[in-house]
Amino acid sequence: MDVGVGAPVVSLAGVTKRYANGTLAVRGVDMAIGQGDFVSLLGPSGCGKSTVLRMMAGLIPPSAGRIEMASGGHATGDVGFVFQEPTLAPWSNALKNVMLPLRLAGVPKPEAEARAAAALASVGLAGFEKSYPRALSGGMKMRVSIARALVTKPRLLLMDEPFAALDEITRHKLNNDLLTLWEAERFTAIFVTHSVFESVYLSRRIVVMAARPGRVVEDLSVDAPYPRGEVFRTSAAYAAHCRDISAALSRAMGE
Ligand SMILES: Nc1ncnc2c1ncn2[C@@H]1O[C@H](COP(=O)(O)OP(=O)(O)OP(=O)(O)O)[C@@H](O)[C@H]1O
Repeated sequence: MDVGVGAPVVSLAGVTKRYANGTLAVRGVDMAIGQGDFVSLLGPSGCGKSTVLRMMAGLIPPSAGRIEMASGGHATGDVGFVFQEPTLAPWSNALKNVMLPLRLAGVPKPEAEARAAAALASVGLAGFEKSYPRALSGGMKMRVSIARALVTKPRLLLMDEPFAALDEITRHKLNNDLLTLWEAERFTAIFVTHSVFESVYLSRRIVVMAARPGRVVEDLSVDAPYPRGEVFRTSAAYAAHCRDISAALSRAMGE
């Protein structure tokens, strides 16, 4: 499939973040993410991956530098966010959890229900609308969380280590399903991970970061076609990309 990348949806210029306690989380980050791309931010713990993502989401402001969104703001529906924890409301069923962003945006209930049901179906959870989070597995809860992030049809989907807590088989399945959704819905994906294997499997582009202070050290592309599947995961090309990205990560950790 054609995964050409368009004009930037988000760009950072000279972005620095110092937290109130004095920690310099990231310094001088320049990055532009093109429409339709799938980009991973990869780096050791503490290199500022989550900080960059939270600034892109508008959850925290930069201390210096500029962040520009193509839409000119963080309008509701333009950015979806998936955290490492599914962060579902335990007192609401799956459908109500997914409806929440629509209800907050003032979408009438019948329409919100229909759109939430469609979003649940798109992540393989048709039939689980009435299930409460406690009755769902970790992987299913993460699927609900992804449905909730996508129900508003955001242009940009930000994910902060969404699958880190899942077992490997579930993780592989969610990786595949995420790519299927990305190919179908054409949102721009920015994915934070510690995993070389996951970043290579998913991404067209991998931004490698180093710590103390957090900064971008390498920007690499994974030029393998989509759709990707088990054939790619077991290919020599995948292994070669993993070796290259591992080496880049080692350099980042050595710096
Ligand atoms: N709210 C905060 N207040 C103060 N310091 C913070 C805050 N959030 C993060 N930090 C610090 O900023 C630095 C970057 O943190 P961040 O969570 O962005 O890194 P990360 O690469 O996402 O790490 P991890 O992979 O462990 O999640 C770290 O030193 C962290 O301790």
